[in-house]
Amino acid sequence: MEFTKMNGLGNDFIVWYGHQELPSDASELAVRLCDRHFGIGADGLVYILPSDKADFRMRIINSDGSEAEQCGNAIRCAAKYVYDRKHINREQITIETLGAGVQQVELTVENGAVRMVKVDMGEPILEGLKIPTTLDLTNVIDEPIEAGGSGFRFTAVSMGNPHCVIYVEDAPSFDLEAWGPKLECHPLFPKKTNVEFATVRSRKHIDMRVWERGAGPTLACGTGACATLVASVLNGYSDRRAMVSLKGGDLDIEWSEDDNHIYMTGPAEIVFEGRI
Ligand SMILES: N[C@H](CCC[C@H](N)C(=O)O)C(=O)O
Repeated sequence: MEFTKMNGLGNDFIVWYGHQELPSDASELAVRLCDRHFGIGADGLVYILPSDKADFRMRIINSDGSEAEQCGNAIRCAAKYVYDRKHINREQITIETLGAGVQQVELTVENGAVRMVKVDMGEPILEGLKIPTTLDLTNVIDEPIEAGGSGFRFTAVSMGNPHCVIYVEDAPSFDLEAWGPKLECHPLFPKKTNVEFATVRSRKHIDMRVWERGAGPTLACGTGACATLVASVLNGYSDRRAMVSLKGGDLDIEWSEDDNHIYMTGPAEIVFEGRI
């Protein structure tokens, strides 16, 4: 099988093109191939498939074998892949996702290769994050949560996939490994959750580190950056457009007042082609 190794700000993927459908062994394959010692090494597998609703369809499998509804860094990689490999020659394309509908993607091309990708990530989902406890996650803003004997306050935002945003003193030095797993699997989140630890530097700049559902600590999370911007606006900490700085680099995130959509702009990179 031939694959392409790509990343979005260091959130890295093994990208497959040519399948008609998601293979039945995708989950097992993800666990084996994402292993950074016994496999290729990646945060997940990305399958670019045909679609009857959009130009392409994308499915994303985390390194633990679980499938996610959406992935911001992966959709930028998929868009770059299909343009650079000449499967499409337009700079405006559409990609169907499992849990966030069909997304509009705008490519910035230089010398025949995609340099930047702007994705309409759709509307944030703030309602109906129902959970089987007393706390209805509808419009969950600045709510208390207990984990491992410590208390945090969090804001829940869905981008198709679940996010729990927590504000801390200094995100880059926060002990992600200590708290990420406890919150990822907290009983409050029936489908588990991605966990973002954020520090607001100004109304136009937020530092964020992420513990991803099904993948652990990654260098960047596109949907997480979108969720962090939304939470920061809801809590009155930031403007509706800000730079979200992750360990792997920066994303430009805007929550449009005109259409309530979230726009994410960032790079995507092809590292190598491989065969396994
Ligand atoms: N681990 C995530 C999927 C990947 C999201 C992230 N890599 C992004 O760029 O949005 C989840 O299970 O919801």
